[in-house]
Amino acid sequence: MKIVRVAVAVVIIADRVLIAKRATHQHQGGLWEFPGGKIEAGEELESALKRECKEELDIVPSIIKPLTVIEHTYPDKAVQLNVCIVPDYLGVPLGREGQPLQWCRLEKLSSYEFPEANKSIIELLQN
Ligand SMILES: Nc1nc2c([nH]c(=O)n2[C@@H]2O[C@H](COP(=O)(O)OP(=O)(O)OP(=O)(O)O)[C@@H](O)[C@H]2O)c(=O)[nH]1
Ligand SMILES: [Mg+2]
Repeated sequence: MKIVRVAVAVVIIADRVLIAKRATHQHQGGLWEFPGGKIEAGEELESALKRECKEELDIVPSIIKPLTVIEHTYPDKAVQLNVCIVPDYLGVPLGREGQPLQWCRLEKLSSYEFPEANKSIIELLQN
Protein backbone atom coordinates (compact mmCIF):
# COMPACT_ATOMS: atom_id res chain seq x y z
CA MET A 1 0.00 0.00 0.00
CA LYS A 2 1.26 3.50 -0.84
CA ILE A 3 2.03 5.54 2.30
CA VAL A 4 0.26 8.89 2.50
CA ARG A 5 2.50 11.49 4.13
CA VAL A 6 0.60 13.83 6.41
CA ALA A 7 1.61 17.04 8.23
CA VAL A 8 -0.05 17.18 11.66
CA ALA A 9 -0.13 20.30 13.86
CA VAL A 10 -0.42 19.95 17.61
CA VAL A 11 -1.23 23.54 18.57
CA ILE A 12 -0.58 23.86 22.30
CA ILE A 13 -1.03 26.98 24.41
CA ALA A 14 -0.43 26.51 28.14
CA ASP A 15 -2.14 23.20 28.98
CA ARG A 16 -4.64 23.25 26.12
CA VAL A 17 -4.48 21.60 22.70
CA LEU A 18 -6.51 22.62 19.66
CA ILE A 19 -8.47 19.68 18.27
CA ALA A 20 -10.92 19.50 15.38
CA LYS A 21 -13.71 17.13 14.47
CA ARG A 22 -13.35 15.33 11.13
CA ALA A 23 -16.33 15.56 8.80
CA THR A 24 -18.32 12.34 8.41
CA HIS A 25 -17.42 12.00 4.71
CA GLN A 26 -13.67 12.06 5.42
CA HIS A 27 -11.38 9.09 6.13
CA GLN A 28 -11.80 8.30 9.87
CA GLY A 29 -14.81 10.65 9.77
CA GLY A 30 -16.58 11.77 12.94
CA LEU A 31 -13.44 11.33 15.03
CA TRP A 32 -11.41 14.14 16.55
CA GLU A 33 -8.01 14.99 15.07
CA PHE A 34 -5.12 17.36 15.21
CA PRO A 35 -5.44 19.73 12.25
CA GLY A 36 -3.33 18.95 9.21
CA GLY A 37 -3.36 17.18 5.91
CA LYS A 38 -1.50 15.57 3.07
CA ILE A 39 1.99 16.74 2.14
CA GLU A 40 1.96 17.52 -1.58
CA ALA A 41 4.56 16.17 -4.01
CA GLY A 42 7.83 18.08 -3.61
CA GLU A 43 6.54 20.00 -0.59
CA GLU A 44 8.58 20.41 2.62
CA LEU A 45 6.98 19.35 5.91
CA GLU A 46 7.08 22.90 7.32
CA SER A 47 5.45 24.37 4.21
CA ALA A 48 2.74 21.73 4.26
CA LEU A 49 2.08 22.35 7.94
CA LYS A 50 1.81 26.11 7.40
CA ARG A 51 -0.43 25.65 4.37
CA GLU A 52 -2.78 23.27 6.19
CA CYS A 53 -2.92 25.56 9.27
CA LYS A 54 -3.94 28.43 6.99
CA GLU A 55 -6.47 26.37 5.01
CA GLU A 56 -8.10 24.64 7.96
CA LEU A 57 -7.66 27.13 10.83
CA ASP A 58 -6.74 30.50 9.29
CA ILE A 59 -3.64 30.76 11.48
CA VAL A 60 0.07 31.07 10.66
CA PRO A 61 2.36 29.05 12.93
CA SER A 62 5.28 31.18 14.15
CA ILE A 63 7.12 28.31 15.84
CA ILE A 64 7.17 24.70 14.57
CA LYS A 65 8.91 21.91 16.49
CA PRO A 66 9.00 18.35 15.12
CA LEU A 67 7.64 15.94 17.75
CA THR A 68 7.45 12.47 16.22
CA VAL A 69 6.74 10.46 13.07
CA ILE A 70 4.10 7.75 13.25
CA GLU A 71 3.41 5.13 10.61
CA HIS A 72 0.07 3.40 10.81
CA THR A 73 -1.83 1.12 8.46
CA TYR A 74 -5.62 1.26 8.53
CA PRO A 75 -7.54 -1.46 6.67
CA ASP A 76 -8.00 0.94 3.73
CA LYS A 77 -5.03 3.30 3.98
CA ALA A 78 -1.45 3.61 5.20
CA VAL A 79 -0.39 6.94 6.70
CA GLN A 80 2.81 8.52 7.92
CA LEU A 81 1.96 11.26 10.42
CA ASN A 82 4.68 13.90 10.71
CA VAL A 83 3.65 15.45 13.98
CA CYS A 84 4.84 18.94 14.94
CA ILE A 85 4.20 21.07 18.01
CA VAL A 86 2.99 24.61 17.29
CA PRO A 87 3.46 26.55 20.54
CA ASP A 88 2.79 29.96 18.97
CA TYR A 89 0.94 31.34 15.95
CA LEU A 90 -0.48 34.48 14.38
CA GLY A 91 -4.23 34.91 13.95
CA VAL A 92 -7.35 33.55 15.58
CA PRO A 93 -8.19 29.89 14.93
CA LEU A 94 -11.50 29.17 13.25
CA GLY A 95 -12.85 26.05 11.58
CA ARG A 96 -12.56 27.25 8.00
CA GLU A 97 -13.96 24.02 6.60
CA GLY A 98 -16.93 24.09 8.97
CA GLN A 99 -15.25 21.67 11.38
CA PRO A 100 -15.93 22.06 15.11
CA LEU A 101 -12.85 23.16 17.09
CA GLN A 102 -12.15 22.62 20.75
CA TRP A 103 -9.39 23.73 23.10
CA CYS A 104 -8.92 20.57 25.12
CA ARG A 105 -6.90 20.26 28.32
CA LEU A 106 -4.02 17.81 27.84
CA GLU A 107 -5.28 15.58 30.63
CA LYS A 108 -8.74 15.40 28.99
CA LEU A 109 -7.50 14.28 25.55
CA SER A 110 -8.19 10.63 26.31
CA SER A 111 -11.92 11.31 26.67
CA TYR A 112 -12.18 12.22 22.96
CA GLU A 113 -12.27 9.63 20.18
CA PHE A 114 -9.26 9.87 17.85
CA PRO A 115 -8.10 7.68 14.96
CA GLU A 116 -6.03 4.67 16.05
CA ALA A 117 -2.77 6.24 14.80
CA ASN A 118 -3.20 9.10 17.29
CA LYS A 119 -2.95 6.94 20.40
CA SER A 120 0.82 7.16 20.66
CA ILE A 121 0.77 10.93 19.97
CA ILE A 122 -1.62 11.43 22.86
CA GLU A 123 0.49 9.25 25.11
CA LEU A 124 3.57 11.30 24.22
CA LEU A 125 1.75 14.56 24.94
CA GLN A 126 0.51 13.41 28.32
CA ASN A 127 3.90 12.19 29.55
N1 LIG B 1 -5.10 15.78 9.87
C1 LIG B 1 -5.02 14.63 10.52
N2 LIG B 1 -5.04 13.47 9.82
C2 LIG B 1 -4.96 12.33 10.53
C3 LIG B 1 -4.82 12.31 11.95
N3 LIG B 1 -4.75 11.02 12.37
C4 LIG B 1 -4.85 10.22 11.25
O1 LIG B 1 -4.83 9.01 11.23
N4 LIG B 1 -4.97 11.03 10.12
C5 LIG B 1 -5.11 10.54 8.75
O2 LIG B 1 -4.27 11.25 7.88
C6 LIG B 1 -4.83 11.30 6.55
C7 LIG B 1 -4.70 12.65 5.89
O3 LIG B 1 -5.30 13.69 6.59
P1 LIG B 1 -6.46 14.67 6.00
O4 LIG B 1 -7.67 13.89 5.62
O5 LIG B 1 -6.62 15.73 7.03
O6 LIG B 1 -5.84 15.27 4.68
P2 LIG B 1 -6.29 16.65 3.97
O7 LIG B 1 -6.47 17.72 5.00
O8 LIG B 1 -5.25 16.86 2.88
O9 LIG B 1 -7.74 16.31 3.48
P3 LIG B 1 -8.52 16.06 2.15
O10 LIG B 1 -8.03 14.74 1.62
O11 LIG B 1 -9.94 15.97 2.66
O12 LIG B 1 -8.27 17.22 1.26
C8 LIG B 1 -6.26 10.83 6.69
O13 LIG B 1 -6.35 9.53 6.17
C9 LIG B 1 -6.51 10.80 8.19
O14 LIG B 1 -7.41 9.77 8.55
C10 LIG B 1 -4.79 13.54 12.66
O15 LIG B 1 -4.68 13.64 13.89
N5 LIG B 1 -4.89 14.67 11.89
MG1 LIG C 1 -7.04 17.80 6.95
